[in-house]
Amino acid sequence: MNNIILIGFMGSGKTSVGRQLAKKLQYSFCDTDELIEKENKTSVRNIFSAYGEEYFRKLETATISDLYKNMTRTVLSTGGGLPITEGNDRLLRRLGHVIYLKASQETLMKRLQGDTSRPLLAGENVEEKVYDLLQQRTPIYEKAAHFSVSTDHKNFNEIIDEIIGLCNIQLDIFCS
Ligand SMILES: Nc1ncnc2c1ncn2[C@@H]1O[C@H](COP(=O)(O)OP(=O)(O)OP(=O)(O)O)[C@@H](O)[C@H]1O
Ligand SMILES: O=C(O)C1=C[C@@H](O)[C@@H](O)[C@H](O)C1
Ligand SMILES: [Mg+2]
Repeated sequence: MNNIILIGFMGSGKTSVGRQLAKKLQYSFCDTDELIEKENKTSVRNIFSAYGEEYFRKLETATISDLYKNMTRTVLSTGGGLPITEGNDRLLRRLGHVIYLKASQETLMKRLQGDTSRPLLAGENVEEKVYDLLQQRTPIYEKAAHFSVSTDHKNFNEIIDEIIGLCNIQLDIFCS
């Protein structure tokens, strides 16, 4: 269980917190969206528009199934919708400590302002879309996670230290 898995809504900070957390722990870092983009040589947005959401969800499940073989000392950031697919919560929990990065609607709206890379938030009524998805997904994130960390009004270092504390990881001061 020496891996850390970050789950949560789009804009909760999984990718940015995950990258910095891995650096601090001297762990490897992976992000499921980035792995899928690399493997398919195109963006998540293009995969959604060319093949649809269902196809993308299959790629997500295949990606985390593959990681089980040899993932160690790794921070894995996930796509915001990955825990929604049935069975993925179990796959994530067998990989390591699953941390739910929580954020309020207000915080998410600020962080996602002007974003064009997230297909589920494209077009009009972004606030309504975020509200509806957040209602649907919050109980799923809560059930999938071992621990939750609120990210509202916290900087990256505060969030990272909280995660390290929850996972009970001893930092080797000689390595940092
Ligand atoms: N605690 C924070 N304080 C300030 N800005 C933040 C914080 N967390 C994330 N952000 C900013 O919010 C934006 C979205 O963050 P990020 O891409 O890491 O989200 P994500 O959870 O990976 O989203 P997705 O599910 O779409 O991959 C980025 O611009 C990031 O810098
Ligand atoms: O919340 C979601 O469903 C998504 C989040 C992103 O990380 C990407 O995986 C994609 O834009 C879908
Ligand atoms: Mg991300």
